[in-house]
Amino acid sequence: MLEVKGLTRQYGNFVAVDNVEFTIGDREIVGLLGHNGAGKTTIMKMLSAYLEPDQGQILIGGHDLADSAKQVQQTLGYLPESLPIYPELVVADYLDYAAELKGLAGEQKFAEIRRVIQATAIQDRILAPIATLSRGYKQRVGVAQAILGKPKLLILDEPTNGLDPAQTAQMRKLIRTLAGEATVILSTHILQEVEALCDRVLILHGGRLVLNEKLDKLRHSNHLLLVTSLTPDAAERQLLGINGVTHLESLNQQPDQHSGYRYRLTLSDRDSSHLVSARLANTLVNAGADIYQIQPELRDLETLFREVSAAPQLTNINKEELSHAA
Ligand SMILES: Nc1ncnc2c1ncn2[C@@H]1O[C@H](COP(=O)(O)OP(=O)(O)OP(=O)(O)O)[C@@H](O)[C@H]1O
Repeated sequence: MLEVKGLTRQYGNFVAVDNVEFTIGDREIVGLLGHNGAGKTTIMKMLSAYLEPDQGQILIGGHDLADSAKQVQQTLGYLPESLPIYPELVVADYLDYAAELKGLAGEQKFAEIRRVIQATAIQDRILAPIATLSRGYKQRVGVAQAILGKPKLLILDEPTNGLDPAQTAQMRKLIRTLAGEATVILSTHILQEVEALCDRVLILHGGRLVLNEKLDKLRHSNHLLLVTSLTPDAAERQLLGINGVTHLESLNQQPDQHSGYRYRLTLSDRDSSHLVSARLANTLVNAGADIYQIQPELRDLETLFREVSAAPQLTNINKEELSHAA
């Protein structure tokens, strides 16, 4: 659905987006995550053809955005970070105007306006001037204009920005519903937003893409945690020879009072953790050791975000993650 190659944008001498590349498949919900100033809005604006890249290419549904910006713009839905909403217009007139910009006319236009009003639950405020709406309602009006014409690609810049917890929950529910019909890319600096909504996360740091990974894969690292009665010396001898184990780290030199020695094993391939766990159990049983625990080490997005945000260059983790990216 969306392919981005070598995307770069400078403001004067300052590089805001630096050689960013990613691909998003049909009906994925992808979160673009980064600190303030990481380059999220600049990317969103380029994806929606409101800003031209200095370098790089954006393909939407196979069409190059540079060749047909106006047509492609009509086929996507964009919720900008700051809504270009006209305060004096009433909601219905604003949606009518937005529908015409999307090339809708006649009965089809009215049917679409009715549909988006219902989808975003703004029926009771359609005759209100936009200036009188609460932040949550304004955001919903912004989403309503974005989904006019049933776009196959929705670009949502900080969709829950400024919403209270109840409005945030409503907005997330709405995004989930929309994602059934469209590919969604949303930007945020809220980690929980990504965890609650997204299939995949792209993390930006200083304009560079430092991570591109599916969330379920992200949670599984390529490490196993082991607690056993096997002493560190014996563990070095016995466990490093197991097929698929590349590194062994001893987490305590003395056994804990109520358990044994704790180890962290690095695997050559994280997808083989079940297989390696079975080999590990077998080896330990044959060595006559007690096994107290074998489990994959799970990571959370917050830890990972801290790691990649602390290191401007791609770390080993990032390189590994990127190589696993679908
Ligand atoms: N028009 C502009 N002129 C100069 N610098 C700009 C302009 N727009 C953005 N920048 C700079 O480019 C960098 C990226 O900005 P951008 O708005 O894309 O970040 P962001 O990740 O969306 O941040 P936020 O979460 O605060 O919205 C920032 O350092 C910002 O100050």
